Amino acid sequence: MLRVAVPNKGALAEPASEMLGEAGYRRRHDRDLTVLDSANEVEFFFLRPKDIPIYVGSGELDLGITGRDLAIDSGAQVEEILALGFGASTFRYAAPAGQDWKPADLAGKRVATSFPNLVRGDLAGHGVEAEVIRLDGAVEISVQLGVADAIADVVETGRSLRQHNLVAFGDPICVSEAVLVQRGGAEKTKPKAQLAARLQGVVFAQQYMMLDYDCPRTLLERAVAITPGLESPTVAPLADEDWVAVRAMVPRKEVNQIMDELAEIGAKAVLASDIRSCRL
Ligand SMILES: Nc1ncnc2c1ncn2[C@@H]1O[C@H](COP(=O)(O)OP(=O)(O)OP(=O)(O)O)[C@@H](O)[C@H]1O
Ligand SMILES: O=P(O)(O)OC[C@H]1O[C@H](OP(=O)(O)OP(=O)(O)O)[C@H](O)[C@@H]1O
Ligand SMILES: [Mg+2]
Repeated sequence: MLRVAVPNKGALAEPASEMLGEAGYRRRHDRDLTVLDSANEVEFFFLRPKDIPIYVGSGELDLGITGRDLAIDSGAQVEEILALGFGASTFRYAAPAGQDWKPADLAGKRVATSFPNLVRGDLAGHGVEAEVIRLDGAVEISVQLGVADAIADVVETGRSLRQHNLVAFGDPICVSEAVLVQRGGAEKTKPKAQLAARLQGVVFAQQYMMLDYDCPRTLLERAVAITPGLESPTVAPLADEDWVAVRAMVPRKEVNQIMDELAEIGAKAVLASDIRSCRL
């Protein structure tokens, strides 16, 4: 039985459970701490994302979903086997607006954060000695309350920084997203590889859309250049011999631009649809 840790709270909990459900695993009932999926021979443990690298790094659990930033900060012996494409954030220094801050300016200052190890490591990399103040959350308020001179925190939209008149500075300390981890150096057994492949299928599916459209035969070459698909698009005859139906996967981020280009060259009935899962 494969033992897998899943976030039970916070920004990663819902998308992680949703992705496992899409990948065909049994969904969590209410706030249960464990779910036994005997059909797939997997037991899920719903834990704090911060604790997950510790369980996986110690070998108690085989796999875990957590944030890359949390995995690094934990110092646990884990390695990423798959990036999951949700929970994206950057981890950045920030300080009161009105001054042009650089990481070197943090020397001798107090830096508040919930990720002390990540910050200590980065400060050391910059050769900067600063006092790291460990807080559990709401770190952005610490400067106005006088316990810190600067912070290092998760930035998603940047709204929390703006609300507290803080500006980010320096390169991101970490560019994070949700990741699937295993114990560092552990063997990637068949059950682990299978769960990773199923999740990979959902990650791909979320990054692509399926486009279907009708195209005059004379324009097929131009249309195929716009939607080359993965291998090559499916082209099927239509009842009207002058036309063909084309089907190709396209990157979700580019779908509207691609639809514009197809319409421009004379494609008709351009339909975009979601893909739930796939194996490429
Ligand atoms: N807007 C966000 N706020 C916080 N964490 C985020 C956000 N977007 C992505 N994340 C990622 O989620 C993980 C943090 O989750 P965690 O559950 O520890 O904190 P949280 O979502 O702030 O919940 P809590 O309310 O317990 O503080 C990190 O990997 C972080 O990079
Ligand atoms: O860039 P933004 O979109 O504003 O998102 C980032 C903020 O959101 C999170 O806070 P959360 O609401 O989880 O509260 P917390 O600080 O108590 O964890 C995170 O810790 C930042 O404060
Ligand atoms: Mg938080």
